[in-house]
Amino acid sequence: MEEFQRSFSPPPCPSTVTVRRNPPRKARATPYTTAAKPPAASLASANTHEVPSFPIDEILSIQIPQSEPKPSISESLKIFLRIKPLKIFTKAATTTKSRPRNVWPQNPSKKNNAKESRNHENAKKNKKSEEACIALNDPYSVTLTPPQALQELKRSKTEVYEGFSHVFPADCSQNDVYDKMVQPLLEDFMKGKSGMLAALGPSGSGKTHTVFGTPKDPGIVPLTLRQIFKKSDESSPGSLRPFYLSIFEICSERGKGEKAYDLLGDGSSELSVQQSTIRGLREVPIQNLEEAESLIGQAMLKRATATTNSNSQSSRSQCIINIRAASDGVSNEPKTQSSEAMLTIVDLAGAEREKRTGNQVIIMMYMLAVAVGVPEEPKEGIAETSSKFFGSIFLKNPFLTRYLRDYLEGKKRMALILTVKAGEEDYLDTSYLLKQASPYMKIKFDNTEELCNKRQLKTFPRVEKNKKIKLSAPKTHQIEEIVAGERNQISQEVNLRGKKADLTDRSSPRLEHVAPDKNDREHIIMRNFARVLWNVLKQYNEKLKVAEGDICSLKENLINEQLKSRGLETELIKLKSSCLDSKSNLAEPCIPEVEALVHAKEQLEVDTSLANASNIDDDPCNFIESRREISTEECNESPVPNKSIESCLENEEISCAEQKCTEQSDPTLSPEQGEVSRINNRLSNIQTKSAISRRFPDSEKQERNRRLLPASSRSLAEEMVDLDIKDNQIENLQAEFAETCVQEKSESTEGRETEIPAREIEPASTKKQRNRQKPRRRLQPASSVLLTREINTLEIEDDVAEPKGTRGGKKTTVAQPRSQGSITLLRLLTNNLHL
Ligand SMILES: Nc1ncnc2c1ncn2[C@@H]1O[C@H](COP(=O)(O)OP(=O)(O)OP(=O)(O)O)[C@@H](O)[C@H]1O
Repeated sequence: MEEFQRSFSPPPCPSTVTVRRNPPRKARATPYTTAAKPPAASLASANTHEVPSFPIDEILSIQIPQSEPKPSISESLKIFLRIKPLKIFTKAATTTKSRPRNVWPQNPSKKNNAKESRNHENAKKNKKSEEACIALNDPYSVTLTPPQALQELKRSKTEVYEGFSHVFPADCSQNDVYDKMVQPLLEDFMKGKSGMLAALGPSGSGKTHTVFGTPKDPGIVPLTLRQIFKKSDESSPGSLRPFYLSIFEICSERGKGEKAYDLLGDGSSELSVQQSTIRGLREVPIQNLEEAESLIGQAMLKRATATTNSNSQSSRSQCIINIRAASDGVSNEPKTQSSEAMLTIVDLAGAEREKRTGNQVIIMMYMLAVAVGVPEEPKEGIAETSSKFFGSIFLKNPFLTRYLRDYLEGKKRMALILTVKAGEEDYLDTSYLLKQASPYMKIKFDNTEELCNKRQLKTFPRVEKNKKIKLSAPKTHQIEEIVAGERNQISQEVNLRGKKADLTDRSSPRLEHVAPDKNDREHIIMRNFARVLWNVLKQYNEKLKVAEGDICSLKENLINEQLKSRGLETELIKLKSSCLDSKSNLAEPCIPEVEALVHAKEQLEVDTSLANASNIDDDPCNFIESRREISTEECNESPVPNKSIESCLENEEISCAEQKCTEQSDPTLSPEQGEVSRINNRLSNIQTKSAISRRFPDSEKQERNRRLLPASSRSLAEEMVDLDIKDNQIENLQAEFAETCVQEKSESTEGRETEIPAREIEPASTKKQRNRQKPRRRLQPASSVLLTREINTLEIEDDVAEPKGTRGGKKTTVAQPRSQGSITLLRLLTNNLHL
């Protein structure tokens, strides 16, 4: 090894060296340098002893100055929450309450009433104050519940805030706060790392109590001082490491801007800030705890306070306490950054209203934004940097901002403690404070009022950006990780909210449910209306079916009637043809007779319908009576005088009608006899016809037939034509049976004649009554109806011609000879028809 070193040892330096001062050129190699650069192999072999050794030890021994490791965000910023207890019992309060002011004797009843009312009011107050708006979920989250009145007004809804470094409940002690919040900072401070503590919150929420406390319940500052001197004694007993204390306040005077005053100075000495250094600030060295506590006491006495609605001793300024740990000066260690450290504790001024509390929070947010949002080594000044974020906020608080520059830039550790009151009446202040701080916490809103978010976004335009940064996650160490994690969380939250929104959209018939009731009501109404409409339509449908059935039956009736009419028409045609072929003496009246038959057919239809309507009785006599009225009308309409009609009357006609009446009224009559009587009727008709033809000349006969013959008489002509067609055999039989019939009837004529007057005596009303009492009637055959009509016509003519006195008497003035039976029948029939 030694040989190796010797061989690589450098050659001895020459005695003289030429140095050129001109700009460098490409100089030729000097003989030395040329000679001094031997080939590696020869060099290694020849001059191994001249090569110097590699200075590895020197290299390893060199200490490279390393940059100070920068604290992670989770270490540099922590946010705590402390809830002030609802009830605070103080001796003073109890003594003042117990002491009566009025010593005058009082009316016992009034006294009792006053006592009751006082108790009632106290109970009310206690009840009101007992209701808390904020509740602890776990050491890292709280739930904020609005008062009932606001819930009813739907102004606010329950909110959950989580992501705090720690939440101190109302029953926590000052030591708890110190242990969790101050202790880590103090340890760093004792190691030479600076840090800051700040308390902020609405007026009377316990900022000053948390920071300073009371002699019996000391706060952060006294506890920190105790710990500092305790640790100093433990680590190096008897060592005199100097600590300095400086306290000053920044007052925001209206119209005058910020002014700083030294609270440990001799008087009202105003301070000025240059960068982060305050000129004129007195630093008082503290040797022990007592000195420090007395100085703090002095400063507190000088601090500007005022009585507010929330606090009788409300702090009206930002109070800043600096504890500086200087190097001891005894040790020979070089003065490094670790030896010099500053611990700053800030008690911000209380704000009476939420807006002013908001200003506090704005400052805090500014701090946080700068701490996490700006580059670690900002090239711009604090003013420019801060103006990017909050512009006017910096202008409003330039003193504080400049002083807290290092903390704001994230170079030093910082912890914030939010103090809130738990009462319902403090809900708005508490809600506002937490909302302002929410961008720096992982906050889940159960049901957040949209209005609040809008206001928040409007006030702080950078909130959205800062929201993406998770500051209090315990396991995150790098900003990138935090940002990435926050992005993920935000995306998840967005997804969840989207799902929630979908759900609410689906259930919106709740919206869909301001409506829901209205929609249901409308639906029910429409459904009932549809049911009613359906029932009405069904009823109409049934009625329509019934009407259709009626129409069908009517159509059938119509078809039947048409068939009948066609049959009658064919019969008429036959009659016409037969009339043309008949004898000449009978041919004359055929044409008018055919006309009469057509008319009779029409009349028959009318009669049929009338008979159906009035339910005519079976009794043919009654039928004749009923028909008589109609015939009377027809006769009255006739222009022919009654006398001429009377002359037309023939006993045979009437007797024929009477015979028919007798025939039908006699139930004992055999069918053969009935047939014979029908034939007789026809025969008598023929006789009547021939009598008429005899009575009038031919010229007149036609005229009369045209003018005077009623429809029924025309049908009689039809009957006559029928009879012409009959053969002789039937005529003989008819004659025989007619004779016997007439004989039999003539025997009973006497009795009938005696009965007729009795019937005539009856008054018309009685007759009508009797007629009405007759229950049933039956439609007569067409021939009988025609016959009856004819008889009626004739009879009426007879009535007009004859005097009334002879109505019941026998008709002796007969132009032609007729049989006895015919005469009797005619008389009977005439009498009956006159009823
Ligand atoms: N956690 C607590 N426990 C007991 N008492 C408390 C607590 N917090 C506050 N108090 C009491 O409430 C009163 C008001 O507290 P403090 O002065 O600290 O409020 P503040 O926030 O500083 O108000 P300001 O901003 O107006 O100065 C004091 O009497 C204090 O003793």
